[in-house]
Amino acid sequence: MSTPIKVHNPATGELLKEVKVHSNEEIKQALEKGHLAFKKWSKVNAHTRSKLLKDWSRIIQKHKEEIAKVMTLENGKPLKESIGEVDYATSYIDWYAEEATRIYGRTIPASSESKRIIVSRQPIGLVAAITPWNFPAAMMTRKAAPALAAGCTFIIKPAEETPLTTMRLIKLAHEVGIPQDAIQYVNGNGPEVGSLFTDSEHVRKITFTGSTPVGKTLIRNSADSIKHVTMELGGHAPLIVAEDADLDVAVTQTILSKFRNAGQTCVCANRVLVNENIMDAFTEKLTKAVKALTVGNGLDSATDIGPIINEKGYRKIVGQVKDAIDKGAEVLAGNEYDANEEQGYYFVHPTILKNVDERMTIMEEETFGPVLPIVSFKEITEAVDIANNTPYGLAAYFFTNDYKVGTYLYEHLNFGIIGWNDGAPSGAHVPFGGMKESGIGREGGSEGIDPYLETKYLSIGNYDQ
Ligand SMILES: NC(=O)c1ccc[n+]([C@@H]2O[C@H](COP(=O)([O-])OP(=O)(O)OC[C@H]3O[C@@H](n4cnc5c(N)ncnc54)[C@H](O)[C@@H]3O)[C@@H](O)[C@H]2O)c1
Ligand SMILES: O=C[C@H](O)CS(=O)(=O)O
Repeated sequence: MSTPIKVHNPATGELLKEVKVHSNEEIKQALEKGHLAFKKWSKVNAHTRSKLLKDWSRIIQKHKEEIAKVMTLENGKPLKESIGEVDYATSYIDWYAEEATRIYGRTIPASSESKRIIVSRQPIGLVAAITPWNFPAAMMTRKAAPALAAGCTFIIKPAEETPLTTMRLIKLAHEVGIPQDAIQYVNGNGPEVGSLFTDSEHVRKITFTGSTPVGKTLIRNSADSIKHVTMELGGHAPLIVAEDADLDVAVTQTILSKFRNAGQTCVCANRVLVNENIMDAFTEKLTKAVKALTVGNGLDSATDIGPIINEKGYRKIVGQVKDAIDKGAEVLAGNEYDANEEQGYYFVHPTILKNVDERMTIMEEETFGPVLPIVSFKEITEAVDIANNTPYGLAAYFFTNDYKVGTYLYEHLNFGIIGWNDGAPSGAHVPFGGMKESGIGREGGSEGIDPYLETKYLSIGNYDQ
């Protein structure tokens, strides 16, 4: 009997629940069940799948407060953010409930009178998902909804830190009539379950959201059986403040981008690049606003910044800040910590570092915490070079009211998601995803169902015989 997963409250360190770990045999059985269920689920008509997804969204909304509280307890994010995430999660279900009935094919004019050509799309099969702890509801529905809408069956391993939210959502899916074998969860150790997923002959697609190194492992291990892969990986978002920027907008949106989920999101601004002529005005406004943020337990309605998910994440953040200061960075706010290793909670106060340069680790390693390094630049072309100087390509932001500057930046920044005077560009209606080592594929929007479909065509010969 494997050791249960101990789910803790990152704000207090208290043990919330012990969760059963599935054995390898149980996981293999679940994979076979999902594979066998595909034959039936894929033949359920699209309008019925659509209705079931709408019912799933409605029952999640009915239990929104309960789910949000569970999310805050196991993830630590402020309750107001958890409530927002439940809405975000159901928006993906709502979107793909509609897309289920819009999986169109087409006909193609044949090369001769005696032929007819028909193109159609069909679900690829059993989809295996692995998700991170930072958005335990939305990262799951962003995969499950298009998969089910397309007619695929679905199995997921949530993060060991936050399994409770995902488990609850799947139980609600079963409550509305989505078959038990059409959507399943298993709990266990990432590498072990990952190998079972990639080694399984029943799995036709791996969809992963998490760190780039793990994504590379999954891609590599999927090669032997040529599994489809969607990878939503790490990021290191630049945020550029041009000389003509509206500084109030830039400050508000920088805070929105940086400090959501205590800076533990893949699209958080990780580097702020500011034109040297407005550096003082911008940093003065930003510092004042950041110092007004409240750090605390996510269940407290006053809290803006919750805890860091675990000691590993905390040590990484503290190390980056120390490295930057040792190499000459100036602290404008923060560099304060409330941590208790014995109790098991780790808070980092929102931190702003000025005079940062490319020698510092924070300029190349994803921070995943509430720390904002500020770099100055002279010309916008220099800002683009600094921004693009990363193996990542997920999100980037810029603030300008000059359409020539904005157009130049949009066209020259190599990132999949770009916010122009917008620090929160995500949504179910847009194709979310990254370039380079930030991933493969897109989730959300009309593009987001394509990774769950195979295209085939029929050529009818001798039609006029
Ligand atoms: N692009 C996106 O949409 C997105 C969203 C959220 C998080 N992320 C990225 O995820 C990272 C932080 O999340 P994290 O710490 O949970 O990431 P992580 O990669 O450590 O873990 C993510 C998931 O992968 C599992 N896992 C760990 N090692 C594995 C392995 N060898 N094989 C298979 N599965 C394995 C974990 O159990 C967890 O469920 C950051 O890099 C962040 O940028 C990206
Ligand atoms: O952390 C990753 C999430 O995908 C960020 S967002 O909530 O989708 O913007």
